Amino acid sequence: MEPQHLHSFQPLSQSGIHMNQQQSFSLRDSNTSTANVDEIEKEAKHMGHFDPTRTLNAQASVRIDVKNTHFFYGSKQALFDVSLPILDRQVTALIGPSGCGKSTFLRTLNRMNDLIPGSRVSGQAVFDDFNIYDKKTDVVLLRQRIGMVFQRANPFPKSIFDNIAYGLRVQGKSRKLIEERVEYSLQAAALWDEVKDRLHTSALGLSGGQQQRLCIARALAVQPEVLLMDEPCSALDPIATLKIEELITELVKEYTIVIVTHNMQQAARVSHYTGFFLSGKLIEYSPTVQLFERPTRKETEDYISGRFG
Ligand SMILES: Nc1ncnc2c1ncn2[C@@H]1O[C@H](COP(=O)(O)OP(=O)(O)OP(=O)(O)O)[C@@H](O)[C@H]1O
Repeated sequence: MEPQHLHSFQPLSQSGIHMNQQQSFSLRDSNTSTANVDEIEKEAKHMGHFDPTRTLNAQASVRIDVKNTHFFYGSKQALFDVSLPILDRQVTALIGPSGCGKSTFLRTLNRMNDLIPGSRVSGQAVFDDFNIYDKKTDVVLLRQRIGMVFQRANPFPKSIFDNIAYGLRVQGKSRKLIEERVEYSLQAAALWDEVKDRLHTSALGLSGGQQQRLCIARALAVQPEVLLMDEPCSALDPIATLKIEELITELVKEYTIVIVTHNMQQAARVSHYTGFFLSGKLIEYSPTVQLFERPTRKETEDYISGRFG
């Protein structure tokens, strides 16, 4: 299906689905105690409710133009003719039921699937003037420019400082630049104030949410242009999740973000554009608010209304 680039849509606040209701619903619907829910809602209020419709840019340029991507794990085809634009300094969410190919698609964008023996991709993902899938693409450089944050925080068993400095040392950067970049990255990942007095202690002593922000800082340290996030909040509690979501809304001012999420409320809270995948196919792609309020495909409607998945 040709992705639809839809430029006119109703503001979320004038629509049937209300972000704030969704946020409360998702929290109260979780296994969280009432006391915790109150605390979380206080925190959410303090942060302000996210509203990506305010920062949606209908004229954003295409940062990665994905065209006709097919992907195979050996003889098993996992992606079928996927085409969609990843827009510059916007958050693109990828949603869909388990096994529909979201993570596979995300990993094609920085060639993480190369590590899987027997995997094969065809099509194009045009980034600047080259095709990401091209055998000639320098994947080390590509992964610096298109960084990745995984489902579970995976800090190295090293100090907080060394975690961030790692990639920079590999690049042979000077000590002074490394120190500056460590502080910048931790600031950008909203972690600096919490760790500045213990930079040389083990990263493994941080909480789960802090570890995930550390991994985001580590990805930012090598100055990527695009950040891929594969269910970055799935192992986090609701407060840590809100912090990451708030961070995403800040980071997107400077970075292009693609996030895989199981959580439709999260997609609605943080993303500007959403792609809905089913059985390896991109069924629908449009501004998030439109996809949730006025899906054009029955499969999308069935999924977002909870009829399957
Ligand atoms: N390394 C692999 N080898 C073979 N098949 C795989 C591999 N990784 C994923 N698959 C298969 O590819 C399909 C897409 O998987 P993928 O992980 O991309 O889906 P997903 O939508 O991200 O799922 P989930 O939400 O459960 O993480 C599934 O059928 C899955 O079993």
